[in-house]
Amino acid sequence: MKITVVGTGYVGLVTGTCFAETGNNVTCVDIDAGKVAKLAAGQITIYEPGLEKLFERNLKEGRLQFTTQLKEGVSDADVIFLALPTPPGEDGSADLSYILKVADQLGYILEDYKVIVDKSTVPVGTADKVREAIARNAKVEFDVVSNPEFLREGVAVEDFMKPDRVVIGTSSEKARKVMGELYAPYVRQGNPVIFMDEKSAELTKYAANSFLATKISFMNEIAILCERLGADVDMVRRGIGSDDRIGKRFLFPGIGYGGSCFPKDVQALVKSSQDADYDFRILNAVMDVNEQQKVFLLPKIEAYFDNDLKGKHFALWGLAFKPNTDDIREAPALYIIDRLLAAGASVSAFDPEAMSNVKQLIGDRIRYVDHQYEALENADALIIATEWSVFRTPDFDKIRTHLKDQVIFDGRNLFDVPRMQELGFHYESVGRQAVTRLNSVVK
Ligand SMILES: NC(=O)c1ccc[n+]([C@@H]2O[C@H](COP(=O)([O-])OP(=O)(O)OC[C@H]3O[C@@H](n4cnc5c(N)ncnc54)[C@H](O)[C@@H]3O)[C@@H](O)[C@H]2O)c1
Ligand SMILES: O=c1ccn([C@@H]2O[C@H](COP(=O)(O)OP(=O)(O)O[C@H]3O[C@H](CO)[C@@H](O)[C@H](O)[C@H]3O)[C@@H](O)[C@H]2O)c(=O)[nH]1
Repeated sequence: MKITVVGTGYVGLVTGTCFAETGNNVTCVDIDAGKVAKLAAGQITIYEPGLEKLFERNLKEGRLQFTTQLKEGVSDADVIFLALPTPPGEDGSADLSYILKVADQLGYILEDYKVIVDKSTVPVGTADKVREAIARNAKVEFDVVSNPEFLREGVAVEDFMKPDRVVIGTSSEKARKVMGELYAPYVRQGNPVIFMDEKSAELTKYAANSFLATKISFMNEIAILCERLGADVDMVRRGIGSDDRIGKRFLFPGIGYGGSCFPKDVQALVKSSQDADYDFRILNAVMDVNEQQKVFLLPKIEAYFDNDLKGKHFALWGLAFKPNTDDIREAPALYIIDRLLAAGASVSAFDPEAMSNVKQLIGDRIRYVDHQYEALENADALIIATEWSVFRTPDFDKIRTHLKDQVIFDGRNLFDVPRMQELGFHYESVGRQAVTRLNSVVK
């Protein structure tokens, strides 16, 4: 099939590359001329494990093209995917201006029947708005379909190639047939294409992200309770997760959910609810808990240093909002940095992929180092904000020799508490009992 993907950011690039991988002819359109030039020259613009190989192969074999010209890009397409940004507007609702602008342009451009697909995360009713915007100027027949994307950054290729499910919202038989054929190669046995109406498909995406965010905030509150009552959240997590009705995944407490999706999508669903005259109480609590959780380690750090962080120096491992990505949107590490700097402390940070993005955002307010152990030099404590696998099995002797004081605040529960006790670290994590250094003065 001939496919056009409009918007070649995270979702657009993964979508385009994966559709090319199953033999489709894909044209990616983006208004960012610099990005298009890089991609056309074979330079990938995002860090996503496994994507580069597919991207290079499909580019070389001529199944992937890039352009800044919408008209040229869509002319012979059967299906046009809109993978455009939907950032939060001032009131928290999803900003649809990128999508509606392109929809308006499509109305002038279309010369024959096309299926136009909302791939972006958009509020209920957007397919109707896109249809209206195109129809204002269109002289040909077209269909608008809602096909939300569920990929996770870091495992995006796997999520796209072997999706748990594909959701397709359409009331058109013709579009349904086209979309069913397109996705046939991706759907594993038992992992279905679920056809529904457009509005249900749009709401499915927000409901999925909001439900997962709810699981995380719930576990973060259980973790708080564990600390207060003397229980261990790792045990509680295993205890409840082995019940199939609850499930093992997305039960890991930590320093809050971040990234480009959960924060904005939970907020947008709350706003949609308000617009529908409904107060979505659970989601308001989910957001409140997450705000508090992003800086969960701060009171522990302050208490350890007698509420005086002035002149203290911290090593920070992890800047990305989660491992295997260079994405720092809504990364908890950024909130921790802000609070430490505001209290007069300084920070040396290491992240395997996200340092240049942080540098672009906050410049030299912190020091960036080339190796995880270099960050520890002269540091009063180590803070862990992202669970990159290189941080999971560190050389504890090196930590001991480089750190000024043997203190670790772990926002991702990477280490075994009894082991840290044996090693003599002052170790604090999330929802487990703190280990106070054996020979330390009780503070
Ligand atoms: N990032 C994710 O993991 C993820 C996963 C699922 C769904 N989503 C949703 O998908 C959508 C896109 O997210 P993203 O992370 O890929 O965004 P992004 O910001 O990475 O990419 C958007 C791209 O659109 C381009 N663009 C903007 N206006 C354009 C125009 N008029 N014509 C052509 N290109 C234009 C931008 O230059 C950019 O390259 C959002 O609605 C998001 O919520 C994101
Ligand atoms: O048990 C868990 C699982 C995740 N997280 C945090 O939750 C956030 C989101 O993680 P994840 O879902 O893995 O990353 P995203 O790439 O943002 O993917 C989410 O958002 C995408 C965009 O909408 C959807 O497509 C995906 O299905 C959905 O998982 C991160 O900050 C994680 O650290 C936890 O704190 N505990």
